[in-house]
Amino acid sequence: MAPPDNDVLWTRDLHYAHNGSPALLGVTLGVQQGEILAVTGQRGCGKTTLLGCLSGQLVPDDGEVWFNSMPVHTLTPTSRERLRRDRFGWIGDSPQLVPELTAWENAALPLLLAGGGPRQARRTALEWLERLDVGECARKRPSALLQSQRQRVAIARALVHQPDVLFADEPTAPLHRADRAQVLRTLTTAGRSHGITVVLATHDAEVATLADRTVTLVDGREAGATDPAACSLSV
Ligand SMILES: Nc1ncnc2c1ncn2[C@@H]1O[C@H](COP(=O)(O)OP(=O)(O)OP(=O)(O)O)[C@@H](O)[C@H]1O
Repeated sequence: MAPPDNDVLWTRDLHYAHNGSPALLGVTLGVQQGEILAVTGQRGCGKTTLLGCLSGQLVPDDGEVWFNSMPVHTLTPTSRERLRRDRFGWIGDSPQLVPELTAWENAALPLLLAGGGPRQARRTALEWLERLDVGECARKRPSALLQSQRQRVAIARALVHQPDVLFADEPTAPLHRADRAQVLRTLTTAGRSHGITVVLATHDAEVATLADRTVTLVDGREAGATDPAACSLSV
C-alpha cells in the first residue's frame, strides 16, 4: 500500500521484537513534511525502537515504513545506509563523536562523506557550531570537551547537511537543565526555518510542548489504539 501524498514518513502496523521480546505491536502513523512530531511515553514503551524502524536502522518484523515514495522496509542494507547518510540526521541520548577528529571535522563529516569540498564543509560546520554555542570548541577533540559540548557538536553534525528528516532520541538527556531550552530552541528553529521534519522521542512532557503534534506510546502501541485481538474478543 502506498503512503498518503502529504506524509514524508509513514508507517503501517509496525511490529518489532528485540530477540523475541516485543517492543512495537502494530504502530501506524504519518508525519507530514516540515512537521515536528514528539513521540512520548514511559521508559521502555518503544520510542527508540520506533525511531530505529522509521530511520532504517532497524528492519521491522512486520508492517511497512515509507519515506516519501520509498519503501524503507524493503531496501537493501546498502540503500538504507545511503538513505540514512544522505537524507536523515540522527541525534541520540549520548554523543557518538569520532575521537581522532576535531569538533569541526566531526560536525562536517556528513558533508565530507557526501563528497562536498572541504572548505565549504568547514565553513558550514563552523556556522552550525556557532549557532549551537560551541564555536570556540571547533579545534578541540571530543576528549577535551564537556559532555554537554560534545552533544552540541553531535547536534551540529546531525543538522549540517540539512537532512529531510531529523530523528532526535532524548536529545537533551546529557545536558544540564539550563542548556536544554536553548538547545531545543535551536533544534526546533532549525527544523522550522529549513523545512526539516523532526521526529523527537522524549519522556519529558515539557520537551513535547515544543512539537506540533504528540503521539504517545504505551507498551509498543499508540495510546488509544486498541488491540484488534482484544476487540474481537470483546464483541
Ligand atoms: N537491544 C535490546 N535487546 C533486548 N530488548 C530491548 C533492546 N532494546 C530495547 N529493548 C526492549 O524493548 C522495549 C522497548 O525499548 P525502547 O528502548 O524502544 O523504549 P523507549 O521508550 O525508547 O525507552 P527509554 O525511554 O528507556 O529509551 C523495552 O522493553 C526494552 O527493554
